[in-house]
Amino acid sequence: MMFGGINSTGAIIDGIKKGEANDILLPNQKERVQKVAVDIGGSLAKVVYMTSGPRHQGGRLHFTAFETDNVEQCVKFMHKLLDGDDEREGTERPVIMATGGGAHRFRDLLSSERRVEIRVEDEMESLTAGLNFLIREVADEVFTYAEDRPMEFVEAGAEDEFPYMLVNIGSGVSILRVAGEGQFERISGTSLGGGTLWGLLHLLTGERSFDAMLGMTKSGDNTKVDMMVGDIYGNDYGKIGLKASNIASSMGGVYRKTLDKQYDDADIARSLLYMVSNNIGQIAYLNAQLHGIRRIYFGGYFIRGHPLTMHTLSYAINFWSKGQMSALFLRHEGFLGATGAFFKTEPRAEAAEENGLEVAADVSEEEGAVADSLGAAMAAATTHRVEERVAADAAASTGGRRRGRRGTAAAAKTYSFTENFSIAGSITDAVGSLGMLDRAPARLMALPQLASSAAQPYQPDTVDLTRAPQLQAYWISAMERNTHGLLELAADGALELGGEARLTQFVALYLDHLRRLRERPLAYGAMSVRALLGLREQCLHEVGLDDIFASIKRRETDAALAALPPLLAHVDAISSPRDRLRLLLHNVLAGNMFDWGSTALRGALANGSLDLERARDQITWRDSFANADRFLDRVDHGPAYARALVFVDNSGADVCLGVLPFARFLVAHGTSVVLAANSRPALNDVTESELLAIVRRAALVDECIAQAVDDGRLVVCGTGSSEPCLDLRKLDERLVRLSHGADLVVIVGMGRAIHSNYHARFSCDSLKLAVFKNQMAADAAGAHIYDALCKYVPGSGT
Ligand SMILES: Nc1ncnc2c1ncn2[C@@H]1O[C@H](COP(=O)(O)OP(=O)(O)O)[C@@H](O)[C@H]1O
Ligand SMILES: CC(C)(COP(=O)(O)O)[C@@H](O)C(=O)NCCC(=O)O
Ligand SMILES: [Mn+2]
Repeated sequence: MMFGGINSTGAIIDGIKKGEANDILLPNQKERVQKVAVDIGGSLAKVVYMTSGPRHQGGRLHFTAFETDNVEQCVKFMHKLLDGDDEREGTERPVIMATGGGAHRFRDLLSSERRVEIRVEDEMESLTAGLNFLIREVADEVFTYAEDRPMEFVEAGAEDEFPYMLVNIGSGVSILRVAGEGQFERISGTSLGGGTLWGLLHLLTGERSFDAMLGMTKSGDNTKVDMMVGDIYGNDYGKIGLKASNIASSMGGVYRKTLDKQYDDADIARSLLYMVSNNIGQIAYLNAQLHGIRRIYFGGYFIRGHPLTMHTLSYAINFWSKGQMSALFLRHEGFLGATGAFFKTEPRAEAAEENGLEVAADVSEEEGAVADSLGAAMAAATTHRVEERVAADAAASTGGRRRGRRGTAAAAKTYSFTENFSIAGSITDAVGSLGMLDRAPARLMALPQLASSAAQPYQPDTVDLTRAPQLQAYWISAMERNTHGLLELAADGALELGGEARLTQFVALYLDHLRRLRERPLAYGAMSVRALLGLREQCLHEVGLDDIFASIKRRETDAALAALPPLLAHVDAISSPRDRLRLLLHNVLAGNMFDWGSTALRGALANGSLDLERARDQITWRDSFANADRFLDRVDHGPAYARALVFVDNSGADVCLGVLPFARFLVAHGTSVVLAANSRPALNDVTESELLAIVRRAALVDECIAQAVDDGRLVVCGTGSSEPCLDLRKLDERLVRLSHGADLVVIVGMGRAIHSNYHARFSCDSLKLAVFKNQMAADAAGAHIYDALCKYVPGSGT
């Protein structure tokens, strides 16, 4: 389908925006478009823009938001996006499609760049157009929420699509009845909306960040400030269907003298979230009743994929309709208006389409990269928070259902994201994104090369701590120690925290989990090193610490890339391919010593006393030597591998000086290589987006890498994971697609090849490369600390 000059056929949600997530891919959109859409509301300005893919292989829609208070920044950002193309001959003026109240209020500001044309679109029209577009064109956009099935996708049935109701929860709430394309009526609304929650919570708690408020709701107990039915009746009031646990009066419990006026911010936050959401849910239900409507969509930035909010709205609809209706949610719920404005069909574009003309130009991917470098003054900080577990459950509950309307090969991966743009690195005045279902792939799949049988099923974890009380105690203590090490790094100013409060919150949260696990080891299910490490990442994400190693990673990567050309020259000067490969393997292992997650090594890394050479000397080969030789024999004498799938580990020396030169060797010997990196940050592991940039930079200094990238023989893909370990049953489906035909699987790092996958077997050849950097992990494998793991196993063929 064409909308506003854009081909939306086959639109899918994708996790890779320059390696990052949650954009919508438009694979059939061949031309670039030079327009940006913005919906400036009372609280937030939401921006939608498109970049074109590499070699114009389709478009990519991006979604980002700014506080309306910072509208100047937002406008600057949009103008920058539209920079650069106006000099091209014959191109039209770039356009900002603007909607929302701010399109009028900030008209002069928007028009401050004369070369940019401003088109103001009606807000409600944009909202419904955006919703219609997302429902119809984007696969796996709409879902229902229940605690046990947090993301059940809903197929858009053509017949019963209309009429539906949209409850848009922004600063205030608008309720629209939508009868068809462009046919809608605002049937109701309420002034008790998102702005109410934001404002009241600010008054009551002093907090100003909405994300922090949502964060608080998680630990709060509303019964401390609400008056419950049980407080009044002492029990259920079953006769009229009220349970003791129902809220009788929001905030009504505050007056009780027993509380002694000791109120906790978190309790207040939770109570008010319930109050606002329940109220909206009830008004929504009543309107649906009144207008005989069964489909209720909830939109607006207020929702943010926040489980508690969705639970409350769902519960309210379910409760009042006695199970007859359910609330429908959207993965781009905050961007309905901006999306509608973006796809607004302009007469000019339509005419061009009809004439078979190309619609004029665009925002290129490079220009999209202004997001990373908005002049010298602007620093970009992307905050993504992930609730992996919710997403994993969501993936499990969707069970591979797929929407194939209009023949679209549909796949969904991520939830909405927001990028923070802030002056001089401060993030306090920018919008964060707490979307709890954030950026998690909806479809996670097993690696096809995993050899798993009923007798020997695949189990990612090497040691099941559940059955080993002593090991349990050791690893819990190790994690505590390790976390205190992080605090020392933080005290040295080495970590990216954006405020101390978050670090304190994180430490309290994680240590509290560890305490609970010490008391009740099975509280969260089976315990493993992988789970403990993963839990730490979740806690970091939960308080908004998305990438505390960002600056360390950048610094180490810059240093490593500077050392790459001489290293490659040195490798190339070795005449025997076998000796060359041996050195390359040794470098992969040495690179793996650059592990900021290791208590043993962190000190040396922090004081800069470790370099690749020294790391190489520190490693002991022992029986890995013989194993490496077997791999060298295979490469020497066997046919070239067709395709290698390499699970990479750390940024800096590990990936730049270890893995990349090794991958270069493989591609030079006729193997195509897929580098699989974490989709989102964990410790100092390189992420997909970082790795893409690294490969691009390496291609600038090395012809072999440049050629391989150009020919598609060296590609980067996200694993779907954001943990230091790896569960090979849960890989991003794009990676699984790319792994078809792989006859060599390489796994790098202690997290991925020792704590997990140490016993994993594959139908094709596999190579595990890591260093034992922890005494207990070494002991468990009968190894010594700093022993190399170089485990080559020919494929089992099963
Ligand atoms: N990071 C955030 N910053 C501010 N408000 C947020 C944030 N995330 C969610 N919200 C909620 O979203 C509301 C704004 O929703 P939105 O749909 O953008 O409305 P509007 O168009 O009126 O600005 C806020 O009032 C607040 O309740
Ligand atoms: C988190 C890690 C698995 C990362 O190692 P990598 O995968 O990068 O080789 C490792 O640093 C680790 O196990 N750390 C925890 C134990 C310790 O404190 O050393
Ligand atoms: Mn790592």
